Amino acid sequence: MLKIAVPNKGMLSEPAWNLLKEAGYKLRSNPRQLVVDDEANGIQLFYLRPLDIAVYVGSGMIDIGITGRDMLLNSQTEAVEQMSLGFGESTFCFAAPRDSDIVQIEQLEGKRIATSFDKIVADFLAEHHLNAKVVHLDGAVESSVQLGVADAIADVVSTGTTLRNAGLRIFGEPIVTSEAIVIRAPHVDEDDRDLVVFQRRLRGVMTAHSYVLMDYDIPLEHVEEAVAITPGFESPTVSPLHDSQWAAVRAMIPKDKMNTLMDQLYEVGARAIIITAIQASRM
Ligand SMILES: Nc1ncnc2c1ncn2[C@@H]1O[C@H](COP(=O)(O)OP(=O)(O)OP(=O)(O)O)[C@@H](O)[C@H]1O
Ligand SMILES: O=P(O)(O)OC[C@H]1O[C@H](OP(=O)(O)OP(=O)(O)O)[C@H](O)[C@@H]1O
Ligand SMILES: [Mg+2]
Repeated sequence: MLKIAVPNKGMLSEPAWNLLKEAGYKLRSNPRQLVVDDEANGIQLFYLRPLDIAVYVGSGMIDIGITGRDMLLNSQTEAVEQMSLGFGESTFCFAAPRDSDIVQIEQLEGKRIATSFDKIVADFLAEHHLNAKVVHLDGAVESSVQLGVADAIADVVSTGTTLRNAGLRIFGEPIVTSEAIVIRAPHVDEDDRDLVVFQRRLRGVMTAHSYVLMDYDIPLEHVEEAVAITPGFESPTVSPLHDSQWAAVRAMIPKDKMNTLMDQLYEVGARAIIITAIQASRM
């Protein structure tokens, strides 16, 4: 049975659970359950702390995990990034008080930096030949400067609201650009059949969310122009209509482009353009 780790709490947990559920996997039935045996799908689902997932996967005790790229990079393990999941997007940045004189990374020399991600910060400092003291905190890192234990912080930023509320501002470039990812253990080959099936299922859900099915009728003489606008994945379906001067076309298109594409198709003569949501897919 393939062992898969999923966050039991935190920002990535709910989107990860929803993704697995839509991909047909069995979730836990109560919040105190730690492991789910999903025999029908040949997997065991382990609910673990987000920070620990890369540790289990890196050690090889768990085959696959869902975590954040920042957490993988911080974990000092052998786990390998396999696939991006397109949610949990964040950056990992340095920040200092708005009125502080720290405005560039060179000024971190000799300073105290509070963070929950010690390894990422230590690696960054070493790479930039800076000596600074890393102060480890488990969370709410934004409060550390005000409370006098650090001069600057390095933390996860999404909307920036938490930073602003703490009177901090970002300086320097983001150290890491993160999102939710699938990681695999070192012993799991990237072509491993179980991993490939798992990924295909997740991709199927992601595609069903980001693509829609488009149908339209088009005069025969404009089929080529229209098909160039909606090339689909492999190739669009073109079917004859009862009126032999017209054809019907069906193609998958990116959801965020559907209105632009409908306008373009209308311009080249398409009519009865309709969009249908995709319930599930395997690409
Ligand atoms: N506000 C956010 N928006 C998007 N992603 C975030 C946000 N906060 C954290 N993340 C990402 O979620 C992942 C897990 O972090 P999270 O803060 O949820 O875990 P945690 O700190 O262990 O849990 P908790 O904060 O509940 O103790 C990380 O990869 C991080 O980049
Ligand atoms: O830029 P924002 O949208 O404000 O989000 C960023 C905040 O979200 C996370 O905090 P979390 O709620 O996980 O608390 P924690 O610091 O205790 O981990 C992160 O550590 C930041 O503090
Ligand atoms: Mg957190």
